[in-house]
Amino acid sequence: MRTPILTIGTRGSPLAIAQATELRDRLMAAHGLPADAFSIMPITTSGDRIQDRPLSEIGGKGLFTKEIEEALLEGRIDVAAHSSKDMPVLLPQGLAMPYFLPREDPRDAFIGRDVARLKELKPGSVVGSASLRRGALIRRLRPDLRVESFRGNVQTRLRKLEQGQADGTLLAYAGLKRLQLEHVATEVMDVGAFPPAPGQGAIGIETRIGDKRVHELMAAVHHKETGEALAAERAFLGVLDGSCRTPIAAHALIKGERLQFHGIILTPDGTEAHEIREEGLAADAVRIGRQAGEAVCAKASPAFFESWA
Ligand SMILES: NCc1[nH]cc(CCC(=O)O)c1CC(=O)O
Repeated sequence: MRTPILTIGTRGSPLAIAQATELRDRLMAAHGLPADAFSIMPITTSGDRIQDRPLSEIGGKGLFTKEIEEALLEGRIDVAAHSSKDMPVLLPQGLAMPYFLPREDPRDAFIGRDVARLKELKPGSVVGSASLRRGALIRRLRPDLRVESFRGNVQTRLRKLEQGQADGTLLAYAGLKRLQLEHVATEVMDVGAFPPAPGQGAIGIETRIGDKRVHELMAAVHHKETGEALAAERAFLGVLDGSCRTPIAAHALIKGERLQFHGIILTPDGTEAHEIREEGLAADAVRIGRQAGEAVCAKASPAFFESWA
């Protein structure tokens, strides 16, 4: 067994391992190297350990990355593979997320127990979701449904659904595909009516800034279009200071040289929503995302932002 040339850090969930494995497979293909040139190191994070309280109470998204980022800064791993949508915009000093693998389908999937589509659920039915964005979008479309918190990894949530703890749930279609579970989806939500979380479906690679050796390895697997879409979506999120308490949806679509952006901010109860569409050059992704964020803020009343606090 040779000494690996690169250690990939990741969370330990089946989805996280599938994502790290996809990175390894792409690196093997791009550089003509065998599997044992790379090692995958699963790291348990505080977010994984604390399962019984809502994320917004225990400190938010950063809890799923803290221990991984410490390992990266200390040199125990060389890169970290993440679900981009779980990553805050501001990263610890010395770290950046400059590389992205080709995006998987960014849409949400509905999984109904007795009916196939969200619109077919009977009034009063329960949709299980711990996501503020999904909760707000559901209430906006179907104020007659009940949204109940539903946490745990993909497999746990599917089990809860089977046990009858909800009549339906929503999960990222990308996650289901990566786990070869796409057959459980009974409806794939329209991106216009039900836009995804910024970054959904994209694997981001976090590195130490200035690590030249890693840069040379990663440049070969970086996907430019995904990077542009993500730059716009994360710039939008950055303006809105997205934390776990803010329902924000954003989707950037790259068509050749052009970028089409769609974003929505909502109150958690879905009664107030502000929507923005922008288009421009993909090369201006950051500016387009930022402008969209500012424009959508200008539409909302101060009372709107108070409902987030
Ligand atoms: N917050 C959990 C999480 N983070 C990334 C994904 C799915 C994969 C992706 O969006 O790339 C999921 C599960 C889900 O939302 O269904």
